Amino acid sequence: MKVLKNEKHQGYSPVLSQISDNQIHGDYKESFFIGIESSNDTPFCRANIWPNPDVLPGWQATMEKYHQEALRVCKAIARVLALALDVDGDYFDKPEMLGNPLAFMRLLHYEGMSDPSKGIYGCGPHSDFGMMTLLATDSVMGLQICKDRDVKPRKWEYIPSIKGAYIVNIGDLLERWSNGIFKSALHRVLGNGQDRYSIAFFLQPSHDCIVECLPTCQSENNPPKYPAIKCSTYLTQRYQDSQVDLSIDKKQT
Ligand SMILES: O=C(O)CCC(=O)C(=O)O
Ligand SMILES: [Fe+2]
Repeated sequence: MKVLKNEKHQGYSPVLSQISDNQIHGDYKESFFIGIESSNDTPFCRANIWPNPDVLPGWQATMEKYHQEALRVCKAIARVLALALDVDGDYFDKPEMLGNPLAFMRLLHYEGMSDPSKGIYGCGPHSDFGMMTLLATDSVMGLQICKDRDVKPRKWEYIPSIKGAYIVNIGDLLERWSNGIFKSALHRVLGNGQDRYSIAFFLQPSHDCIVECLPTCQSENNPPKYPAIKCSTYLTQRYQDSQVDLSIDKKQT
């Protein structure tokens, strides 16, 4: 499986290779990451790594179709969010916003038993970095959210999966855009010993998009809470913080 991973974390990532905010151990999950297909090696874009079609015939085409359809769903949701924030429905539809979105998907498999008191998680507490995440899960319970991260001790609630429905997470960049009107939910995954599978589709704006408080979300009494930031600058930092140093693993490959 090691051949299926590159330096940009595309392809396969083994158990314990990713770490969430303020966590000591890596996550008890393995994943397969599919990014934006690109022949030039630009930040966040690179040729994807695909399993040999002789081993998994048709898999690449199925994943590419899923990526395309999930992006379509996210863009439709972005229209609803724009209207809710009192800007034009196509506000986020501009080339500099979602024209060339950094849309990534991660196929996830969790295993083992979590123990939050020891910092052992399927996926440690975190918020998603981007604009929104479409989450498809199987029926094995595991995902929890914390509605108010500032209340201690934190209260965690399970989110049941609904057959045929997506879970939509608000991400940190949308919280910044909306000046905190939409809150990016802190969430985590607990393993209960059963195998659990999910697909996360992360929608981030275009590489050079400047994410700054929308005009309708600020006033004299409610100034912007976050400074404007370029999408790529923000994501670079967040991705670096979330990868365990795999230098030992790298030396072996
Ligand atoms: O698998 C899940 O239910 C959640 C996954 C998740 O939060 C993530 O990958 O960011
Ligand atoms: Fe997440």
